[in-house]
Amino acid sequence: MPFPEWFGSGQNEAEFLRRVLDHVSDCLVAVDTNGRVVLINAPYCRLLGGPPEDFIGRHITDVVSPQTRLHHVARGDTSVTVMPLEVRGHQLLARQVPVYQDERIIGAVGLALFSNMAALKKAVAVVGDQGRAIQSPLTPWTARYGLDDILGQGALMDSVRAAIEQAAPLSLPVLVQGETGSGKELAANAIHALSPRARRPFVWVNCASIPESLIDAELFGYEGGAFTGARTRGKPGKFELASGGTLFLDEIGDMPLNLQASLLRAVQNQEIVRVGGVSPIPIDTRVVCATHRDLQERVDAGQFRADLYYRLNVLGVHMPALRERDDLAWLADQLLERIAMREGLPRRRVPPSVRARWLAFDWLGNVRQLEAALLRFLLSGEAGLPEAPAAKRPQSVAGRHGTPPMTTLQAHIDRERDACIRKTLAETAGDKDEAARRLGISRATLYRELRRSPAWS
Ligand SMILES: Nc1ncnc2c1ncn2[C@@H]1O[C@H](COP(=O)(O)OP(=O)(O)OP(=O)(O)O)[C@@H](O)[C@H]1O
Repeated sequence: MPFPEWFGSGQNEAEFLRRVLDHVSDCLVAVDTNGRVVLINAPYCRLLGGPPEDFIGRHITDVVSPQTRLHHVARGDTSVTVMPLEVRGHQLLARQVPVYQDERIIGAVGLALFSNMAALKKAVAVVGDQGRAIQSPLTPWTARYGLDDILGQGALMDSVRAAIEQAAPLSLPVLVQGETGSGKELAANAIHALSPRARRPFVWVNCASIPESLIDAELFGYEGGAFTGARTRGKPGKFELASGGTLFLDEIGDMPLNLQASLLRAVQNQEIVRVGGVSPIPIDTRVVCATHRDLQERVDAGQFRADLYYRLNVLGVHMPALRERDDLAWLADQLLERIAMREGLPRRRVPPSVRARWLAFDWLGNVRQLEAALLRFLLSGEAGLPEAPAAKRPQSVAGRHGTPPMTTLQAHIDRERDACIRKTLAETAGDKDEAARRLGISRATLYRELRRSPAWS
């Protein structure tokens, strides 16, 4: 198979072919007429748990399974073309094809069509019944949410959806930012679900929840015996598992500084080296990251590499905090319906007093906190907000000095101010702009007051 002349002069054709075979997601192995392995691709090596050097030159029955007929096919002894094969506990459907040169068989190639028989049965059912191409994902790592799961009304949420739709078809990294509970994970899922990679794996990893010493192995995998306690066959990392699909790196702002360099290399070069491994493995992994931290601030503080930040922040999606949104009442109704259905609870009419409290609340935990309050409301009929802790008993300085204590006066002023804000917010049905106007203070001051007072937390 000659390469076309226009194909980059100076390209190493053998290297190009090796990379092509490594990028084929199916397992592929080729033997000579003696049944000795002459070529094996990266996915098969991963399945077998070793580098190619461990398998090249060995007899195929030692490497794959004694059941294989590939060496017979390579001698022209059998016409078996497709057979089930168990390899290292995986049920494969193997296709075995002789390789001819000048009408003489010079070897054979084995191709694992499916590394999961359940996936095959599902695929056959779809193709057989409906006579169409397979649409269902052939991976256990799938996105759980789509764009429709992101509820929101108005211009702000429309712009969030537009940003997601714009980013989805590309293969560039995306950085999703927003406060905790604002829907960053939903956005990451939706980006994958809308992308051409939708039927390939969507693999997620929470960078903040893995001990620092294990992050490398988790992301890049490890070779057998790479460290004490490592599996003897090694393990692919999340970058490899997500190849062809999307890797969602949640809490990327918590990634330790010393690991950021290898992350940058993986994203930039699209290849990884397993811990304890010697050769790079090509990947085709799109990265979507999320963080509730201000990454620019972390860059300025020297806690996050600027080069990684610029690499990841090519496309950005900002999930607004609930207090920035103006669709809270609508959102609460939608979520109430969903939660009632999911939990099998009876619907409840929302009394105006409860709705006013919801509208006035500061929702530091955003939609997650709102969902929790709505669930409590469905169960009890109460607003489901945390009770204001009892005002701290002022220290009895008066008792000692016989003068009116300042703390008591301050506590009194605070209580009066809270009552006034509460009343005004109730009157304006939670409209903070209007409340700030009536109180004669700026919106920012109102928010500061709401944050300061335990009555609103
Ligand atoms: N716009 C939305 N519509 C419907 N549900 C939402 C929306 N935003 C968030 N939620 C719900 O709120 C909860 C928290 O969302 P999610 O996990 O995506 O937030 P997050 O920003 O990733 O939070 P964290 O930073 O804490 O990981 C989930 O139950 C999610 O379904």
